[in-house]
Amino acid sequence: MDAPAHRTAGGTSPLKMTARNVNVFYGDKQAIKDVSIDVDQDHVTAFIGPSGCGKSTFLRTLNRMNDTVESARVEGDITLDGEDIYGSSMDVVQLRARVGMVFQKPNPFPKSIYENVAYGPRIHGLASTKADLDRMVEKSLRRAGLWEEVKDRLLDSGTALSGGQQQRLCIARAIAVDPEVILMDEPCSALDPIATAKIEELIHELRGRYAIVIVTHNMQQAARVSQKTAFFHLGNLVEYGDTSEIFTNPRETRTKDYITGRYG
Ligand SMILES: Nc1ncnc2c1ncn2[C@@H]1O[C@H](COP(=O)(O)OP(=O)(O)OP(=O)(O)O)[C@@H](O)[C@H]1O
Repeated sequence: MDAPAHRTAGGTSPLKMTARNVNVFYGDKQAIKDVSIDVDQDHVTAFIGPSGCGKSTFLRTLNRMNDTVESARVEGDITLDGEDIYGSSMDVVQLRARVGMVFQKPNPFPKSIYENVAYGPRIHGLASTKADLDRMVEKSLRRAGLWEEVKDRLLDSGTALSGGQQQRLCIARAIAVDPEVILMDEPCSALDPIATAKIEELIHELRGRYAIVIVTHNMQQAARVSQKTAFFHLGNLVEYGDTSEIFTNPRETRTKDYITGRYG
């Protein structure tokens, strides 16, 4: 295989996912153009770029969420631990457990806090006893930094929590099925600054345990939470590298113009 154009040189973190020459179309319209990128195991990777540049579209190719959009068509190769995620032997339900997703707007199920987290382990048959399930729920809520706030009201509705708590509940729900990668699509855009700070802190704590990819409009957030940054523009991956380099010494004029606020 040819060396991908945007691969990070000399990385020390093992590769979790790779994308090679990925194109995405909605009908005739091409939203992603020949994107090649590696997602590192131990790093948080941020996708930045102006509105409509394809960040979310590309993120959704990583767990085949675009399969749910009728007009969407994906070309190219994407692997998880070397396995082709678009291959005929890939079980999409399993894939989405391995590559979990957290959305822009917190979307807990209209069920109890406990049930929101227990749902995944239950449908994937991960717990053999009720005590097992209880342990998984507690562990996931602890990892999502929510346990102390909800441990006395696990049977209350998840939708009754504050927006920031709901988002941490959604992260606990993703964690509960023991994912390898967590995709976050602007997870803080509906949250206030305090709730945002908590999610950012959580991302720091989760790093290393899960490969994390986050789409964000907020460049300060990308600089704070990520070690790798990918800058997209008009469906192209313009530049990908260490976050510190991208923000202090970008190679491409388009990246520089974007991070200095000249457009976007
Ligand atoms: N379901 C869809 N059907 C048709 N076109 C779509 C669909 N979803 C996205 N697009 C188009 O694909 C392009 C990329 O959109 P996408 O949402 O991936 O960009 P983005 O960078 O995440 O934008 P934003 O930051 O505004 O969320 C845009 O031109 C958008 O209009």
